[in-house]
Amino acid sequence: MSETIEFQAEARQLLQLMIHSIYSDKDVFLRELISNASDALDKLRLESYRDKDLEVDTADLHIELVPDAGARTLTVRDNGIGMTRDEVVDLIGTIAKSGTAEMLAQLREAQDEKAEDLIGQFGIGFYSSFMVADRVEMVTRKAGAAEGVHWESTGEGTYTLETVADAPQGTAITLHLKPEDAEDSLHDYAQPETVRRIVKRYSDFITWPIRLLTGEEDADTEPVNSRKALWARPASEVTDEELTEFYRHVSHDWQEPLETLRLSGEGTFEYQGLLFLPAHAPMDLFMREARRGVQLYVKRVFVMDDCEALVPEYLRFVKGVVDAADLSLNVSREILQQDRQIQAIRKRLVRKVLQTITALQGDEPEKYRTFWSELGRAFKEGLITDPDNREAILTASSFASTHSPDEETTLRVYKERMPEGQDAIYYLTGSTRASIENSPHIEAFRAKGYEVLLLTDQVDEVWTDTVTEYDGTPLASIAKGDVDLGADDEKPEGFEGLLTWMGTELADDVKEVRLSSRLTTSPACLVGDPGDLSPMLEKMYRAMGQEPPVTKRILELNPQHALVAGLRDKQDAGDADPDVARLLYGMALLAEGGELKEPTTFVNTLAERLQKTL
Ligand SMILES: Nc1ncnc2c1ncn2[C@@H]1O[C@H](COP(=O)(O)OP(=O)(O)OP(=O)(O)O)[C@@H](O)[C@H]1O
Repeated sequence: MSETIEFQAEARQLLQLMIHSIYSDKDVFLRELISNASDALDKLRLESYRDKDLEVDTADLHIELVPDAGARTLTVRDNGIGMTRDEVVDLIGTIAKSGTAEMLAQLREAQDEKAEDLIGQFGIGFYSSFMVADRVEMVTRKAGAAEGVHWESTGEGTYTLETVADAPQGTAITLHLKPEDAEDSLHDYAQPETVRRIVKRYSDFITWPIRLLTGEEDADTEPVNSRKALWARPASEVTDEELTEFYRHVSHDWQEPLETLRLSGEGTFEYQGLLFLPAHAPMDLFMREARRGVQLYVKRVFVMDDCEALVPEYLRFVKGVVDAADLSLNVSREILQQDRQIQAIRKRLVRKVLQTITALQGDEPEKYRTFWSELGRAFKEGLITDPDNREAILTASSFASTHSPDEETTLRVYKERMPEGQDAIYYLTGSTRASIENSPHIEAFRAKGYEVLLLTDQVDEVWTDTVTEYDGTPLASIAKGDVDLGADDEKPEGFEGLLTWMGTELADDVKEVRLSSRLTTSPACLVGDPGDLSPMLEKMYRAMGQEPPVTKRILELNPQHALVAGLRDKQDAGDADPDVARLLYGMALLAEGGELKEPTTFVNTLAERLQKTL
């Protein structure tokens, strides 16, 4: 009995993209199918180690490619783990990948080349079959199951499912090929030579034998691929192309990696690792269910994907393989977290990544900039979560600053530029560069020639709360604490009355009114005490549904400003207008990009005062 089922909406949209193929390099469909087949063989081998009762034949695990010029088909067959009926519906009929909806939305707006890029970052796996085939059949039987399923679709909205009694274990995918179209770089995939060329190019490193069956010499076919585990080969013997293809296999990214890292350990713990930094932020970088971690192998045997225990969350974009010598194949994720060997490798991995990024800063600034603009925001989370490596993470980071409108600076270079007399690294946080640069707090620093870091990422609000120094120099917010810029001028006298009066008038909004040495041209600004939440952080707590304690701020007045001096005289004469105090406060709030609690009252008061000046 055959049933017809509809693809999930997102899956339908992706299939349309494949059928009308926005991707120019069609050959990659084979890489995707072989990659899936290889994963299926890894899973079966592991399952058979773990479940001794599983009745499967693991004697000759392999992948077969069967081109048939007469029928114009290409079949990709593996004797791996296979899928149950429900798995076919879940895994093939729907897309559960996080970031799907977002990517589809971006695709709708994207130009052609941009679309290719997006798809490239997302990876579309099995669906890429529809770039080269107008109909796809799949027969699969899950290891240990009695019956198999036959799946078939033209990719146009629906697929059919049927039970098959005598399916071989594993999965066979048969592509009914579209006509060759060299102009559209659609090659003749029913020709053994075409298939051989693609395997050599894209899948050579796959460790399972890939056999090409041409109908003539079926028995004892030599594998097409050379099957060498790349991480176990000396770096000098591995080409960049091989690394790129391997990266694509482990990361599901279609792009080239930004940088390759090798790890190896001997002695107590023996391990090897081949790791990559991506050139793009993965789609799910900031999603709660983001995938994290590298593949874990034990002596060349695949044990798990996404091994979180090896990679801290802030390095979740690092992809690749770690092959450890002394682990049981049966390890569970929970046990791994506590394993001493895994902890040692993780420590080493983190150090290696940090060193690599720092080296890029100096040696390959262009690459470093790419890394930083794509992944810096996630990376900076480490300043909060990895105190042991804080200094190294700060060294590898860079920040926008008042020194240059477009170049970011490292803290080391910032320190080199610090003029005599400056004894802290100054920063200001806020929502945009423009709002920070124009905020009154910065005036006196600018006048003094002190550079200020302009921090606009949400994560900056959080780490600056905990990190207090870099390389022996304190980090200081210019919107917090009592700034002493070493002004030689005597503290202006005669403002006590004004400050007390304003403090009382504004008691609901501020905890103190005092004179400022931060201001040159603005009349007033708002600052916090060193431990206070910044307004952005308060806003972030609210956005997360939490109600932070109300933090009143401090209003600082510029004694040099005519408005402040004038108000003092009025107050001395017992004739000060409370509205002016409130206007001053409102102006300070607006100047830093803040929001007034009662904008209408502010505007009405302002209009009234303006009227009097006409
Ligand atoms: N040959 C196969 N044997 C067993 N399961 C398979 C096979 N091919 C695909 N699958 C299952 O279907 C799922 C979806 O495959 P698909 O290629 O669409 O995505 P993917 O490999 O998970 O990721 P990507 O799209 O990034 O390649 C796989 O994760 C796997 O569970």
